[in-house]
Amino acid sequence: MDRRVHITEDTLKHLNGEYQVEEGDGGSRDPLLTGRKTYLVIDPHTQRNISRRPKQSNTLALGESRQRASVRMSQYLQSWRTIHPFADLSNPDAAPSKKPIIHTSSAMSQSQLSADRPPCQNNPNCLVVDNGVRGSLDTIDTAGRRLKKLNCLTLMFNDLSLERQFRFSEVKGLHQSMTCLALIFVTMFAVQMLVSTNNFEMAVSYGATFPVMVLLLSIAFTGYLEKWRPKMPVGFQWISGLSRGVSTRAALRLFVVTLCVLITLLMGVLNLYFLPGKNCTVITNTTELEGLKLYTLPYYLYCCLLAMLGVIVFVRTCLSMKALLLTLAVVVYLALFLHVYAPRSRCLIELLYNDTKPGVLKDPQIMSGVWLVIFYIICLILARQDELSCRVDFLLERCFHTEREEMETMENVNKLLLQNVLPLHVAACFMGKTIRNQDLYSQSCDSVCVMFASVPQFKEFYSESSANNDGLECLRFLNEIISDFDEILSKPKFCSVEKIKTIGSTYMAAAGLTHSPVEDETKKVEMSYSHVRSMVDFAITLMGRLELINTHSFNSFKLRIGINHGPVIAGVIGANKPQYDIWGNSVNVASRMDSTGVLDKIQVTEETAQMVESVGFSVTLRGVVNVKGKGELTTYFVNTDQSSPQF
Ligand SMILES: Nc1ncnc2c1ncn2[C@@H]1O[C@H](COP(=O)(O)OP(=O)(O)OP(=O)(O)O)[C@@H](O)[C@H]1O
Repeated sequence: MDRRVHITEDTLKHLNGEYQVEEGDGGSRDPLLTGRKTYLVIDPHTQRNISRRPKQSNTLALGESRQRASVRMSQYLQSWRTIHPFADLSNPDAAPSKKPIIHTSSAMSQSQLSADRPPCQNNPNCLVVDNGVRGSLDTIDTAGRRLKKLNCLTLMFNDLSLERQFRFSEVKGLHQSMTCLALIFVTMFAVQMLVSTNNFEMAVSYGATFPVMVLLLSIAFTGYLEKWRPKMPVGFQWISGLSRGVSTRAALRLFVVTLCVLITLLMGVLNLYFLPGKNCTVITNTTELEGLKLYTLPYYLYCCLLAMLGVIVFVRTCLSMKALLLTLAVVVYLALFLHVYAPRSRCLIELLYNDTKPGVLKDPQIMSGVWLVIFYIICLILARQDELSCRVDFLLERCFHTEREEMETMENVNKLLLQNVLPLHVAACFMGKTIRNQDLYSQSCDSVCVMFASVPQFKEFYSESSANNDGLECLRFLNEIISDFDEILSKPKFCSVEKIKTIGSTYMAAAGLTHSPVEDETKKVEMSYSHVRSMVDFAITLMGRLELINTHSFNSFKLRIGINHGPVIAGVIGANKPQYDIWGNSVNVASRMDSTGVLDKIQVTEETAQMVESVGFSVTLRGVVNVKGKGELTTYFVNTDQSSPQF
């Protein structure tokens, strides 16, 4: 009945007296309901004035909780604004911000969250964390948890395979570190050149080390300038290969870095060796002492400090190696400044302060030791911090990489699912970036051939008994038939045929939905003929396949098929459960061709029959059929005892 909910006695029992009902008298309206008690539910909204029933308090409590839930739900829905099918898929970037999710089970602990975000007890939006942010927080959290598994002394991952991956992962930006080192090297050279008097020794030492440094620098830079590799002279291309090896092979990289650093550390102090004044303590003549140029001594210390900086400019170089090099450097430097060159320092003090004691802060010998130790400690701390941040970066990169891979897999799965539910061209439309979320998909097609193929005997075949597992076996058989029909669709010759749906045991398909509109009229006509041909061919194949199923299952099912062609509107309806469908008079008539058809025959309208004949099939006049809503129509049967015509 209009605006009333009609229920059976069984349904009433499940309502637990929640609703008031009145006699339905279904038997008087539908013979199938004769002898069955039915009820009509009384709309509770029109019953406001009706006195409440005795179970008042209980019902009220239930009602209140129900109302609270519904209010919550409507608020939630309001926050969704309009729901559009596949909005997430068609516009993945926009989806997370539009469709908030309530953050319930984040791996992030509450304390961590509150530390990262402002307090927000009164702000309802605070409960909502969009997908993108949550993904990032989870990733950071995962990386953070892994970071806790580092050895606090060596900063190595406890997980050996992870450590190996870190060691062997590609290092980018080696050229930057090399540039820093080259700058340090050049600065040391400039300082020593300005203060040194031993020009020959300097020329020899730097003359020997400069080419090595230039070579190593060019190796680091060639990798950076990889895109120019093809333009390089063939003779130089090996440098590019070596450069690639340096950034990808840990051992080679370590060798190159160690070589560079050792050269720099050595050059920081090498020319000090040529500084005269070994026996300066015995010299009493001030002019002679001044001639030794001992004031250059602190400049060598600065060079040493600079050289120590050179150790830490290299990113992603094993911390223990850096610590080893720094320790080696500081031990050698300390030995030199505090022991080997101690007499020269004393002479310098004598020269600068005569016989007076200069105090600790002005004592070049003591201060060189202090500077070296301070620099050593600072360099160690910086090296440690660099190592730590590199490892964090590595972990984050790994997590993001895994996340990206998972997202890509999910996207592909979604794509596949979508392509299973919707025709390929429609799915592509929903996944494309150009379509706006507000636009629901619809398409007018001028000439589509529609087919309804039903198995009328299935109604009698279907029964629910313990012998056939409450009807499950019947459904299994129907599923077999429909699956076989679906399989036929995958044949290339039926690429223009699209399954629309199954309605009970009726298979509905259409040809000509996939093609984009063509301007050329003759082409249009040609295409509609080819759609009719494909559809009839498909229908005949379905009949053949059912025959095959019959022989295997000892059944005698026959198809009753109706085909019609004409304009249709195709579209996707529904929001949460979208479905692709077609509508129009042509579809209605096709359905009628099936419902008024004859078993094992394909019934078509007069216009379709003409097209069917033109594409090579023969037809037989059936006669005039009274079609509900359309009046009397002349229909034809397609002769199916012929093989598919060849073109
Ligand atoms: N997209 C569709 N999917 C499935 N069936 C369809 C579709 N469009 C039309 N039909 C079927 O075509 C038949 C004819 O439709 P029409 O609108 O002419 O008549 P109707 O008055 O709705 O018919 P009925 O009384 O049989 O429901 C209907 O049985 C309807 O189920």
